[in-house]
Amino acid sequence: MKSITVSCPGKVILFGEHSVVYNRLAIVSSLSRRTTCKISESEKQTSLYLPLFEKTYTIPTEILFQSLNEIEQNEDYSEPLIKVLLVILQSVVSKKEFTNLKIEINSTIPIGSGLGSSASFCVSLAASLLIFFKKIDPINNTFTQEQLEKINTIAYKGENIFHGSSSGIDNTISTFGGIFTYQKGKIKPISFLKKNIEILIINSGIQRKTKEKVGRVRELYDQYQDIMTHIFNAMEQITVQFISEFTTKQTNTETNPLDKANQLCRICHELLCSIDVSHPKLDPIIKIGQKFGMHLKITGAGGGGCVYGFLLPNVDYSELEQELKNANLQYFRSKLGGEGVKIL
Ligand SMILES: Nc1ncnc2c1ncn2[C@@H]1O[C@H](COP(=O)(O)OP(=O)(O)O)[C@@H](O)[C@H]1O
Ligand SMILES: C[C@@](O)(CCOP(=O)(O)O)CC(=O)O
Repeated sequence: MKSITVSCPGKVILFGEHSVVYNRLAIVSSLSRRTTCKISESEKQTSLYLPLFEKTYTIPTEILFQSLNEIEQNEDYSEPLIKVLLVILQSVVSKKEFTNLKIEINSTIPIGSGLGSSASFCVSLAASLLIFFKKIDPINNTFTQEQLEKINTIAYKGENIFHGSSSGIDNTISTFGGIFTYQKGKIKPISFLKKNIEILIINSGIQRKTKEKVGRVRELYDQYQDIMTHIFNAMEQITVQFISEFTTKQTNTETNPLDKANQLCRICHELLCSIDVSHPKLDPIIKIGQKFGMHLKITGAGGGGCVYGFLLPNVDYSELEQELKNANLQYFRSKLGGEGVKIL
């Protein structure tokens, strides 16, 4: 039986979440945590199986090819996941060409936590459908640039349903992988950060919806446009400063750019707090980091979710990790960069 499996990464926004929605420069890296989508032919109806939620949706073909307006009236199928499936599927294949499918999407990325689970959902689904219906034909399991762009464009349509109005940064990093700056849909790969930089990611365990946080920032922007403009500009300046710390020739060999990056995390986190995307549960986590000299910052939409900090080489973080364990917090280390979407 015909079947295809594709995987793609989650991401960490190092600097520039939220301000990127307002076209400011951001910097983002892929993570080792990934989402996989397996598609095979089905004799019966089309099903979407989500092991993480232990849930299977069975969806008749006529529903799959309804418009978004029509599906919104239908309580049984109006949730975002189904709308995302509809939009992505309809961008790939016509009703005439369609055959029933068994779709399974699984992930090691914490859901609703700022690490791009929704974008990787969209990218893995878009890529596997495009291959399954022979809309793209990767040679030796390798995507061309054009094929990646096609996957990204379709995934973005789904991500916009999850996020309301998405900058496109999450689906782009999940498609292309690596580390890059991102502004208005344009990416610039960064090579100088690939030197084994490691970060610590801590999950507060507070799940939230990106759409709500992006909406909250929009409210603030509409009320206090001048102030928000300054804050977004400052966030962009942090991205610029971060890049400059790693690219400018160091005169003082004692100064590690990672020390500066650590300080920039502190400033950026405070700016994110000022636009109301923190959560009371993050404060004690930030304090644990500070106790060991690590400034943690929100990554992604905030409102809970994950914070991250830079791990300095030759520093023992076992006490910090022990405190996180004592506080029952999930955490993991990750190197920056890594492969984008790939066929398994
Ligand atoms: N593997 C998955 N299985 C089921 N749903 C998923 C999966 N990955 C993402 N989602 C959907 O994405 C939503 C979270 O998206 P979002 O609020 O953008 O947070 P994140 O920062 O994780 O991308 C979840 O509520 C869920 O509907
Ligand atoms: C807040 C934002 O900048 C990033 C959202 O990331 P996440 O969905 O929390 O992983 C929104 C966007 O860029 O579309």
